[in-house]
Amino acid sequence: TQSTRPQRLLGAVQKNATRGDPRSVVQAIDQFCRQKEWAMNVGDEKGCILDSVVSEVNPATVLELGTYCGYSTVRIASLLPPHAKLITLEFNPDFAAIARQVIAWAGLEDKVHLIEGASGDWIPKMTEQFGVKTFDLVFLDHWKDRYLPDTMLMEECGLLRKGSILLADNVICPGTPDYLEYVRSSPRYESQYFKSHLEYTKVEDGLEKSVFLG
Ligand SMILES: Nc1ncnc2c1ncn2CCCCCNC(=O)c1cc(-c2ccc(F)cc2)cc(O)c1O
Ligand SMILES: [Mg+2]
Repeated sequence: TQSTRPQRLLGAVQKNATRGDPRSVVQAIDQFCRQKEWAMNVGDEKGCILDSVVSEVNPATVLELGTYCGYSTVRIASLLPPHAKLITLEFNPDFAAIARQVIAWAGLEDKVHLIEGASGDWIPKMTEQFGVKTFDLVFLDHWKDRYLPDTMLMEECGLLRKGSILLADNVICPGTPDYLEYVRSSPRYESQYFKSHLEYTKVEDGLEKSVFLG
């Protein structure tokens, strides 16, 4: 039977990356996506911006919406301080199964909680299920039409505190116009656009970093 693209991506990690070495896992995925098959990882150019925001925030609690194969999960988790927690939500069980193995290959399973399910269902359960009061950093990389409703839901559930950072992928391509309008016009957010390119292409894309002002 035919393999899927995520399965082929995992194969490239297992073939070319060193167990327990997150940088080599990131490198193996980027090489696979440049040389063999495009895949919707945040990629290395936007990934460096993600790394700098994670390092600056030095978060104790991180929520990632949309795990896919775990590329950004590995980038974030490899930069977290000890005892920090990254919760990542993936809707697609096939993607989740691959991501678990990519995260394990990087040796980061102890820092990551991968949950299979829809963001709209799980955001209201974060506190009761995981004892998380607020998130220091949220990385939005799931359905582009869920960025705004899920941000409003996180506000309603009290999951954001003064200074919480939202970092959103793909605000240009595929684009998240309603989310951008909201975080750029709301007095409750201070937003900044980081211009970049769609992963592995020359097409414009970027990350929007928004600080929740409380
Ligand atoms: N926990 C949850 N709750 C709700 N939905 C959930 C979820 N977990 C997952 N999903 C479902 C997300 C499915 C993947 C989302 N990402 C994308 O759709 C995406 C697409 C492109 C792209 C750009 C240009 C093209 F020509 C083609 C594709 C690039 C990207 O960087 C993308 O992140
Ligand atoms: Mg993305």
